[in-house]
Amino acid sequence: MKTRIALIAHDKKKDDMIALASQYKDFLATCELTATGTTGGRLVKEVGLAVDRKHSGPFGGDLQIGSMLVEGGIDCVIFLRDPMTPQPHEPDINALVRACDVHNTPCATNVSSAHLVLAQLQQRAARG
Ligand SMILES: O=C(CO)COP(=O)(O)O
Repeated sequence: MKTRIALIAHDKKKDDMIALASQYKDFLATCELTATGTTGGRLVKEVGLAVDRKHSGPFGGDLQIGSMLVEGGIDCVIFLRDPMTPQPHEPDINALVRACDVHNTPCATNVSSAHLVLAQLQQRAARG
């Protein structure tokens, strides 16, 4: 079964997400990817990945991904949050991260932890 990964980035972290996804592009292309609207749009356009795009974060995208996760449809979340900018949908963000904790789903919220998680998943996929 393909690894199901959610990719989400706040505006000031979107360039980091594009760089990260470009670095792991070959591996990510073998995965089933879901993203919030704007992040997904950039991943499609700038990295060339196939992504199932949900609503934009402030319009419920984090909640849609949280719901998928609760239903068992997401294996790992890469969520590059911006800790320096208040977000109008903070409760949705907290709900998604909480759902990851409740369901013991890996959730990388910064670039270094995203590297660790993606490198590990990539290695695991290579071993078969
Ligand atoms: O706000 C977000 C996550 O909380 C991200 O949403 P977008 O990818 O639509 O910008």
